[in-house]
Amino acid sequence: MIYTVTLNPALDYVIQVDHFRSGVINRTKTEHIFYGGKGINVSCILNELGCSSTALGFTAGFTGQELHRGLTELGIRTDFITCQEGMTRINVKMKSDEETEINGKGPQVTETEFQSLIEKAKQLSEGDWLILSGNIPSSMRSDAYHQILENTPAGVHIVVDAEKDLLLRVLNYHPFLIKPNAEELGQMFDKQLSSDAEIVHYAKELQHMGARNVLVSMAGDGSILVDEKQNVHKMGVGKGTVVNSVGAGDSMVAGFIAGYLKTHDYAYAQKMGTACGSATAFHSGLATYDQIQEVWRMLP
Ligand SMILES: Nc1ncnc2c1ncn2[C@@H]1O[C@H](COP(=O)(O)OP(=O)(O)O)[C@@H](O)[C@H]1O
Ligand SMILES: O=P(O)(O)OC[C@H]1O[C@](O)(COP(=O)(O)O)[C@@H](O)[C@@H]1O
Repeated sequence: MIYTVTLNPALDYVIQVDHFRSGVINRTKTEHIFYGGKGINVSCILNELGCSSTALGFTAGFTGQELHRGLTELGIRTDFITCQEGMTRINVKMKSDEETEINGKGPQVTETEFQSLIEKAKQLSEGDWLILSGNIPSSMRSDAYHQILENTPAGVHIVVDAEKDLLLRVLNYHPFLIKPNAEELGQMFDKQLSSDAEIVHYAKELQHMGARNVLVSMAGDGSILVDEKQNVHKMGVGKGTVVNSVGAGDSMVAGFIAGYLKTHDYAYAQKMGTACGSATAFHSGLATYDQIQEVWRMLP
């Protein structure tokens, strides 16, 4: 069974405004609501690819109820912990002459509520997959991922898609996959990475620190995978017009896992990750199965 963890899920309110100006009333040209938060995005793409998963995390208030309702309607199993204080956030993503995002704070998670999540982690079994994605909200203890993994039984495949210290702190749990983007990889070593050779070098550093497979995404430039046998795979992207790249990284993680589960082949997994990442970038919202297939067919 695959479990995704989203500590701070969201409703993503994606709007288009012609020539946004601050300090005056602006009107939207289009508006859509998507179910968001990185682990939720992973669950949604896995669902498109026919892999079932359970979305774990914290929700609250009427927005939390809507998230649960919408995901259930999509056929995604959820096992959220409902917080008593606050509400699931609404993240505003505004497309205008520039793209602007305002991400909410999210509910207050108490220690008791956090312990309920730990209890769920303890129930996982050998062979399960646990995907930890995204940042830890400021209202929560900064070692939340560490705590979850400390309580996860041995033999669970761990995937972590998080920034800097959050990721570095959990490498000793030997995650099966980590997926920093090139900028995040550079930040971990206080370097600006400008060549493939540098990316491979620092990806291998992360392997020395405990990671098994390191997939470094580079937006429109594709990705570099250093697999656990230290083979390096470089892959470009599908051709298309970028509409909205929110969730491209999460889509790539989902595609990689689905591809790996199907074939146990790393190059195939990277290609499936690429198809999902690019397909999401080429459409508004996350990609559908058909959109992923379309990109898949054009990849080498
Ligand atoms: N502009 C783009 N054109 C085509 N594919 C893209 C584009 N942006 C992202 N992708 C695909 O999605 C993957 C993940 O995107 P990236 O932006 O690097 O992730 P993140 O959202 O984690 O920063 C890329 O490796 C690529 O395969
Ligand atoms: O937890 P954060 O850092 O506030 O980010 C949450 C946002 O990230 C997303 O999961 C998208 O992430 P990516 O564009 O990095 O794939 C949105 O759905 C959500 O609004």
